[in-house]
Amino acid sequence: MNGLMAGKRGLIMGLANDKSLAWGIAKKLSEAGAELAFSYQGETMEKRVRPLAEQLGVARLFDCDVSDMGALDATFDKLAEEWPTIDFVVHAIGFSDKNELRGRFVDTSLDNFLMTMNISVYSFVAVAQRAAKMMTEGGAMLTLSYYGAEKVIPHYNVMGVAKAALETSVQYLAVDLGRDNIRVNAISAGPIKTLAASGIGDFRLILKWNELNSPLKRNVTIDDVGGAGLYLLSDLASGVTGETHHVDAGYNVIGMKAEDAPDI
Ligand SMILES: NC(=O)c1ccc[n+]([C@@H]2O[C@H](COP(=O)([O-])OP(=O)(O)OC[C@H]3O[C@@H](n4cnc5c(N)ncnc54)[C@H](O)[C@@H]3O)[C@@H](O)[C@H]2O)c1
Ligand SMILES: Cc1c(CN(C)C(=O)CCc2cnc3c(c2)CCC(=O)N3)oc2ccccc12
Repeated sequence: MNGLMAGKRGLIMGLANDKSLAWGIAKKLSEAGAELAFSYQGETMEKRVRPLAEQLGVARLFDCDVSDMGALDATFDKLAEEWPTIDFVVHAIGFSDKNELRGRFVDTSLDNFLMTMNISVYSFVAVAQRAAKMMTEGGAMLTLSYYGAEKVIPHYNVMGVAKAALETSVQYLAVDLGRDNIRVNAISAGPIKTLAASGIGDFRLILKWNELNSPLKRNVTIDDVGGAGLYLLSDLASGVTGETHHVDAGYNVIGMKAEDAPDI
């Protein structure tokens, strides 16, 4: 317990199971002394989340579908009854119709475009509205993005457009909330085998490609993401806001691998 988060408390949204990026972040925050609350999506998730919450001594659990503004209001109202103020919020939520995360982006439907943007992007803005009202001075928000926001990743499709919107939303929220000294950042994580990833065909190939083509020659883990999340949510990052921080073994910096370059 390095005490970096001693005396701090906050909400982590988007925990599904012990493979979740949210779980990697929750473990590191808890080890650093933070007090946590979890929100999850629906009864099915509750069964998986409760044992994890018990493992970290987390007593506050909220069922919150972030596409339901009433549920968001209820969650933050109930949280405020127990904790008048919070120091951080983690948003680890993204969703699209998996049938449109294959094939071509040009074939994206209006319904799925709107649903994907609502759940994967607007929900972070809606959370920011509610969290900012109960955040201590110096509070911090964190969301999760992916390289598909910056460059085309085959079949990431409308999720890539959503993550681009999410990363720009982080910049606009950082400006609005900076006046209250609330910091807003994103982690752009490399591919990790989670529940959300398990619905994706060829995910093994994506993992292998990243392993072979990243400077560290490995995939990242939820613990890599957790460590960077702890930093961004702690006072160590007191001067960092509006930032999308890559935790991807350096994959995003590669233009061409040296071993692929012709002998020039
Ligand atoms: N796994 C990866 O390769 C990877 C890489 C970079 C970024 N991300 C992002 O990390 C975040 C967490 O995803 P993960 O990979 O840990 O998978 P995950 O399936 O463990 O987490 C996704 C969570 O989103 C929640 N969710 C979906 N729709 C919701 C709704 N309407 N209301 C409330 N919650 C809802 C799910 O319940 C789940 O808990 C997502 O934003 C994802 O886009 C994932
Ligand atoms: C990497 C990578 C991911 C992981 N990642 C970064 C993600 O952000 C997960 C995105 C995602 C969003 N919605 C759903 C699913 C995954 C599958 C299950 C489902 O029903 N809906 O997803 C991909 C989809 C296509 C190509 C690469 C990837």
